[in-house]
Amino acid sequence: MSFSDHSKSFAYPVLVADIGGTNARFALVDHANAPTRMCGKTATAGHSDISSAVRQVVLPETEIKPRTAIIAVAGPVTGDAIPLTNAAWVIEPLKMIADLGLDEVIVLNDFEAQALALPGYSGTDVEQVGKGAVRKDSAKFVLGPGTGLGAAAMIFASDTWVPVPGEGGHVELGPVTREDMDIWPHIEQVGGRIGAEQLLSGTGLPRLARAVAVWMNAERRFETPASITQAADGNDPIAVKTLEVFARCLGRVAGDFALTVLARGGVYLTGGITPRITRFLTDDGFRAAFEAKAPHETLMAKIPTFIVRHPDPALEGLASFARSPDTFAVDMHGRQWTSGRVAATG
Ligand SMILES: Nc1ncnc2c1ncn2[C@@H]1O[C@H](COP(=O)(O)OP(=O)(O)OP(=O)(O)O)[C@@H](O)[C@H]1O
Repeated sequence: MSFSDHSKSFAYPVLVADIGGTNARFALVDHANAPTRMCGKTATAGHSDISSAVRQVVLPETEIKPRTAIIAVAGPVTGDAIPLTNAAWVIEPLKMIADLGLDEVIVLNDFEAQALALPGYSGTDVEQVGKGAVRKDSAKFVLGPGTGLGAAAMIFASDTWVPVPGEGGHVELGPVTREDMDIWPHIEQVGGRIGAEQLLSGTGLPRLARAVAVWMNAERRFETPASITQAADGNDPIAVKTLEVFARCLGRVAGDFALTVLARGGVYLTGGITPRITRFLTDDGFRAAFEAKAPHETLMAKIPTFIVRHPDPALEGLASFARSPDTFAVDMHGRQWTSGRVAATG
C-alpha cells in the first residue's frame, strides 16, 4: 500500500472538487499559504462531464491554470473510470489530465475528504451539542446523514492524521427503549435487516415516518425528507415523533463509533439532513442516547459532539490536504494519476 509522501508539495494551483449526486462544487488553492478560493457549485446534470464543468465554472475564475486536481466522489474509487453513485458522470482522471493540461489527479472518497477537514475546524465552523471537550491529537469521527449515511474516522498516529473511510453507515440499528420496541416491528426491512442507513438518511426518514404512523394508528404518509422536516416545523405529531426517534438513533450510532475508535477528539455531524433537524439534535434526546453506553457513561460524557456549520466540509478537507499534504497520511493506492504515465499506482 502506498501512502502520500508529500515531503514534496503538490504542483499549484490545486483545483479541489466535491462531486455529489446532484451538485459539483469547486475551489482553488493557489499555493500552500493561500486561503481557499471558492468557485461555486453547478448541477452535474448541466454538463456532459467534469472537464466541461471545470471549463465553465473554474477556468474563468483564474489566470493561472490548475496543475493538480484533488476530487472527492461519493462511492468507491475503482479503476481508471469511476462512475458516480447518483449522477451520470464517469470520472476519468487520464481524460481530465489530457483535457485540462493537469500534471496530476487524485480521487478520494467524499467522507475521507470530510475527515480531512476535522482537525482544522475552529470558531463558527462547528456548534457543540452537549458537554465534553476536544482532547488534542485524539481520534475524531464524522457521520453524515444525507442521501445515504456517510462515515469516516480520523485517527492520530505517529504525529500524523490518518483518514479512515469505510461503510460504517451500514452498521446494525436495533431497538433499545420501550418505544423503539413498539415501533421497530413496523419498519420495512431491507436485505433482511434494519441497517443504520436504512433509517438515518434521506431515503430512511420517510421509511421511519411510515413505521411511526402505523404505530400511532395514523393514515398519514410522507414521501420526502423535506415534507417531514416541514411538518415537524408545524408540530405535526407524527413528524415530530419521527425526528425524535431519528435523533436518538443518530446519537446511539454516533456513540457506537465514538466507542469504537475512542474518539476523544469529538464526533462531528454533517450531511444534508443535519442542518434541517438541529432542534431535535440539541433538545437532549441525541446527546442522552450518545452518552447511554453503560458501563462507559463517564467516558462518553467527556467526548464532545458537534454539528458542522461549515458550508463545504468536503472541499475544506481537500483544501487542507492540498495546503499541507505532509500533515496527513492518505492512502494513494490506485487513486493517483499523473501526466507521465497511464495509471500511477493502480
Ligand atoms: N428540507 C429538508 N429536510 C430534510 N431533508 C432534506 C431537506 N432538503 C434536502 N433534504 C435531503 O438531504 C439529502 C441530501 O443530502 P446531501 O446534500 O448530504 O446529499 P449529497 O448526495 O451529498 O447531495 P449533493 O449531490 O447535492 O452533494 C436528500 O436525501 C434530501 O432529500
